[in-house]
Amino acid sequence: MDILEADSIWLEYNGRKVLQSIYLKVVTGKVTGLLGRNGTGKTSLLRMIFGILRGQNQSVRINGNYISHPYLEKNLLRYLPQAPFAPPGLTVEKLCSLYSVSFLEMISHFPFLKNNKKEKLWNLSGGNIRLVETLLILLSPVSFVLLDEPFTHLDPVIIEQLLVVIHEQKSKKGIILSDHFYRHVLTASDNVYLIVPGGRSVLLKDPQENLKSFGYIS
Ligand SMILES: Nc1ncnc2c1ncn2[C@@H]1O[C@H](COP(=O)(O)OP(=O)(O)OP(=O)(O)O)[C@@H](O)[C@H]1O
Repeated sequence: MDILEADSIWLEYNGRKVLQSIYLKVVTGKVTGLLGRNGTGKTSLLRMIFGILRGQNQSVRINGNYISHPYLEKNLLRYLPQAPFAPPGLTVEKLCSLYSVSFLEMISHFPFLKNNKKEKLWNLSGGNIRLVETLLILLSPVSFVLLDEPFTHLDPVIIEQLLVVIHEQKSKKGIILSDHFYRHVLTASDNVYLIVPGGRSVLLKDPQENLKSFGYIS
């Protein structure tokens, strides 16, 4: 089992405090949910864990060892950002090879993508582009994946199937899952953190009840 911890995270933008007193832990074999209202700093936190955003302070550790730039470590972690990231002029087949993902595995979960093997990414529908990008990250041969809003743009049936893939993939990796479809996050997650105003992280003991008391849901 591998453990990823994000600790002592402190982030200010132009002197405005966004994150402070954050602790988050994810272990291989589990899904860790990350919730918070708009603008509480979830994306910033994921980017700091990945290592592409530096705050005033941060400690990201793997099995207790500090890692300064996690994204540079081979086979350690990958990050699904909110915005499109894959070169759209490449075919789905080529992208799979670039990310060391098996196209056959991809279509075993989503058979309708079979016809898109030789298609350039920009020829797919917006939802299917998002799905392929999500699968490139989720099926990657790494220990941890960070998913920022994987359910946005996807129709309900695809989301249901994606939840199955997330469940299957957690046997091989640790997954941080952040999305505003909070019910799906609760369903998929073994534990859930909420970022509350003031930039603190709270590990939820009774998610439904805690989400209400912190004003995340009414
Ligand atoms: N580069 C930046 N410069 C200044 N402020 C920023 C920058 N990036 C983000 N922010 C601000 O930091 C806060 C946290 O943003 P972030 O995108 O991390 O939140 P979030 O929880 O992911 O939001 P959402 O749920 O709306 O996607 C917001 O108030 C945002 O406006």
